[in-house]
Amino acid sequence: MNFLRSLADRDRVFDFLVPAASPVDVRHGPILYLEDVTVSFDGFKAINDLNLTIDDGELRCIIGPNGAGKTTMMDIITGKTRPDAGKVWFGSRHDLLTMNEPEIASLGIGRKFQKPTVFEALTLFENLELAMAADKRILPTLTARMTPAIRDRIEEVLETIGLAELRLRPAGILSHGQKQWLEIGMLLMQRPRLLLVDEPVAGMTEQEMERTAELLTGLAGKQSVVVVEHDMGFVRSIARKVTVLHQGSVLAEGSMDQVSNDPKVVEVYLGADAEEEVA
Ligand SMILES: Nc1ncnc2c1ncn2[C@@H]1O[C@H](COP(=O)(O)OP(=O)(O)OP(=O)(O)O)[C@@H](O)[C@H]1O
Repeated sequence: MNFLRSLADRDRVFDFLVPAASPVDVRHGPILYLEDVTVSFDGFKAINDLNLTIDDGELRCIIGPNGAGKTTMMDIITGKTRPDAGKVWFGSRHDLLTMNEPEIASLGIGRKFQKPTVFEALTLFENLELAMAADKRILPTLTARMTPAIRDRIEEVLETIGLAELRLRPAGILSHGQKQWLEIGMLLMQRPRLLLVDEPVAGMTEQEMERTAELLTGLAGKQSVVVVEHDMGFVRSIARKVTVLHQGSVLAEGSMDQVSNDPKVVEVYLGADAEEEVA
């Protein structure tokens, strides 16, 4: 009886009605929504009334000086840090502040940290296979053996990250940039809806940076991508919309030209001598 009554309750979201692979609801709004988010560490507001909206399929660059709150913002989205106040929603269905880190990851939010963490002794193929096995949404429905669907997905991701020819080589032989791409590939195995990418081009050669720009811009549209990056040349090469964080809040938002010509941004972040760099 209770079950029937609860079925009639139209506000309730039933787990069995949520598609496992793509549960986020973006029909009426953004994929990520942060409202008035604040978090303090020992009285210091690392995030201060932060408002941020990311649309489905958008590629957003987040820039800001050291200590602006970029990493803390990512930590809040992924559930690593709990804010003191505010709202954080993934689509219109999931209140991320009620969920823990694994639950948030299983919704399709993938995070790429700055330092690559691939399994060096395993081949690229095996790395991607392991990443698939780590997907808690898929695991219960999988048998232990490799299925053609998994093999196809691995091949598809190898093509996307441009490393198909090295599929049977151990990841340890890859350059730094190639390891970063492999790790992005490992996230892609889980078909994320939102990718959070922290300083993807730190330590890369010019050529690797160009390839990374192609990779990230190619991923946008299929998934939403949020890139935190200090390298302004790289940001300019991929940017559509840029958000400038400063002291835990949004200082400016717009195209790269708009934000880099904003006097507030020039003053607090880019500095007089950096105008040339971003021009
Ligand atoms: N766990 C913590 N305890 C205390 N203070 C913290 C903690 N995490 C972050 N902070 C402080 O919060 C502020 C924001 O830090 P955060 O790492 O988010 O900035 P950021 O924009 O990512 O900087 P960077 O560009 O240097 O990585 C900094 O002043 C930092 O010292």
